[in-house]
Amino acid sequence: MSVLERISTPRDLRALSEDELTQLAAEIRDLLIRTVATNTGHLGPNLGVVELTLAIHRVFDSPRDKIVFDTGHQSYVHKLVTGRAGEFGTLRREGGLSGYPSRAESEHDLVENSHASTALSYADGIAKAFRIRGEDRHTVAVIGDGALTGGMAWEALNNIAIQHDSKLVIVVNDNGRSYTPTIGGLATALTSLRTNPRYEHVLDIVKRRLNAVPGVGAAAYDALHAMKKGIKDALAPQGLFEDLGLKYVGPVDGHDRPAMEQALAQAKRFGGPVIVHAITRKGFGYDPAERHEADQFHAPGPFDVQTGAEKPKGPIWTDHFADHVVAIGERRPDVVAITAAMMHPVGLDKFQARFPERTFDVGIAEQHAATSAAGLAMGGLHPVFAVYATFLNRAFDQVLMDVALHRCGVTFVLDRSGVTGDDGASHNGMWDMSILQVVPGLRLAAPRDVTRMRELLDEAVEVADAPTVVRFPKGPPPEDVPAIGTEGGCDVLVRNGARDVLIVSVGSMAPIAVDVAQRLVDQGIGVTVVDPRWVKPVDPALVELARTHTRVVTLEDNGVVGGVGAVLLQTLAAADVRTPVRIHGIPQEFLDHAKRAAILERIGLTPSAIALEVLHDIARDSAEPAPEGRALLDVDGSR
Ligand SMILES: Cc1ncc(C[n+]2csc(CCOP(=O)(O)OP(=O)(O)O)c2C)c(N)n1
Ligand SMILES: CC(=O)[C@@H](O)[C@H](O)COP(=O)(O)O
Ligand SMILES: [Mg+2]
Repeated sequence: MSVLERISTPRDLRALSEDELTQLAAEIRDLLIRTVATNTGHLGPNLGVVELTLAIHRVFDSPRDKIVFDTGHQSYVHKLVTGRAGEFGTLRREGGLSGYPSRAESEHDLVENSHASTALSYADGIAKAFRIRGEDRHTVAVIGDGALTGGMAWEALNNIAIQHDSKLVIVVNDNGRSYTPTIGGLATALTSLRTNPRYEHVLDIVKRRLNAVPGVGAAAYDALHAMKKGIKDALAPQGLFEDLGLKYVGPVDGHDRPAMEQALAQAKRFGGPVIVHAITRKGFGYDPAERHEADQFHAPGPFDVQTGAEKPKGPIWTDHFADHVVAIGERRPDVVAITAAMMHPVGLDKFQARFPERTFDVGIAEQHAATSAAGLAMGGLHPVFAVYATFLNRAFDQVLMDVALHRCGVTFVLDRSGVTGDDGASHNGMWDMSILQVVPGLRLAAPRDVTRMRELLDEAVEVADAPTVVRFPKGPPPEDVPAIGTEGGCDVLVRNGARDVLIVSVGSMAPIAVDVAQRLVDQGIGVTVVDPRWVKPVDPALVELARTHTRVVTLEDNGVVGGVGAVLLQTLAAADVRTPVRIHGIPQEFLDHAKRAAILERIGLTPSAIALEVLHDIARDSAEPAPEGRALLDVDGSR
């Protein structure tokens, strides 16, 4: 039996010998590598926190003590030692373990949100609650150096610093990277704490002198080395954390589990808020990850365990954006690019290579990115802020009051819009076409294919007096979906028969819309399919086009509440157009992790489900007996 198989709760860790703990760490690394190689997931971050997580669970008493993981992508080790090792093979599989903490999975899990920089705020609140309730319980927050570049983390630290009796231990997991090396003054400050030359110099002097003392010298040096933090405190510049009034312990070698346990135990005894600064390496213990230049296997696709070679994959939407934004940059010297710590994932790496002085990585700081973009526009440039759709949520006020209010020409490129799937509820880009609807002057485009993406990006960067948004989904784009004409201010994709049904297809829904149209035409129903391209504002010509049809069906890879369909319905009503509208989109709920295709199937965003719905509506309105689903269309779409 492996050591890991003997661990069903964290308390089992306390009975292990040093050798067993070393063996356990090796077993965990092996399991992480083999599982992520097939299931995908965050290998680099989790390899970096094996010893750190074991130390936390040996010093603290989860679930009585609460452990919060910032972003949550580095919680696999936590899952393995909290009773889920046996089902770890289901990682990121539908119905299996989530790639992030999950309250449904375990009482040891608390925060499911994968948006970074939130852990310290949760922890501040939990620690205050324990104090007010008179409960002698600790709260531990694990936050990466990248997540520390998010403004919310500093809002929390500002408050935590004055909560002198909050039993709160903040473990800064400092591996020097987000995907790429962490940027900014904070990274510099952390590095100075990590590598203070005065501290190293003094330690060398002490080591030489002590080792010169026969017998006792070496032992004394070892004792001193184990207390190296003390020297550090004495010599290190007043660290930024201590300047805030926070107790600081470290830096500690995050892969030296005994040293981590000693530092955590010291922090626990303190009884107030304290920072434990752990120095780790992303991908530690797996050479292909440690050597992986781009992001140290932050979130690799499937890969070969022996070589680390990732299975080749075809181009995704992002790759096409990456090429086209460079072309825009070539012809538009005023265009600059911004990323929030995701240069490669959002496709700005080529732009950065070509125009390094016009590319800005602001850290995990989407709010700053948006308002800084407004500043760049005020300064006469045209910024393109490329960001995952879900992460723009946190910069809504900045888009509204800093960009749109001042009519700044900023282009937001929202990658991973719509259902993303694998990364769970907080990663789906399902809110942008709802929340951005309320931003006065903002123009929103949803390209249906790569050709339209290029065209719409070109149009977007021409707009100098309002924010523009171009959004596209995760994964490979469809083949181009050509237009057969224009009508209602839209591209016409299908025009067949009478004007029974107008399908308004938004962005990536085009292939589905065309398939739905064919199924309806097969049933003798006349269909027009249009793609508005710019979905905000609604073109008045589209309103008139709707007026000439018997019914309207809208399809969008966005929440149905407040989305494109809802706004079209509202616009038709305001124009006294009484054509009934059926809105198809993502139900306004948090979607459990699964593959995108499986989720689209489950929520009915498939050609057969949509076609059936239309047939039902037609039958209902014509008072004919509702068609039996399978009689007309089998669920799989066969007739
Ligand atoms: C608000 C937000 N923006 C971007 C991301 C994407 N993201 C996921 S992990 C990560 C890097 C996190 O770096 P760090 O906190 O240092 O953790 P590490 O991966 O190094 O362990 C980023 C940018 C996110 N999860 N949340
Ligand atoms: C944790 C996080 O926010 C990202 O690393 C996320 O995993 C994005 O995944 P994709 O880049 O595969 O969409
Ligand atoms: Mg990091």
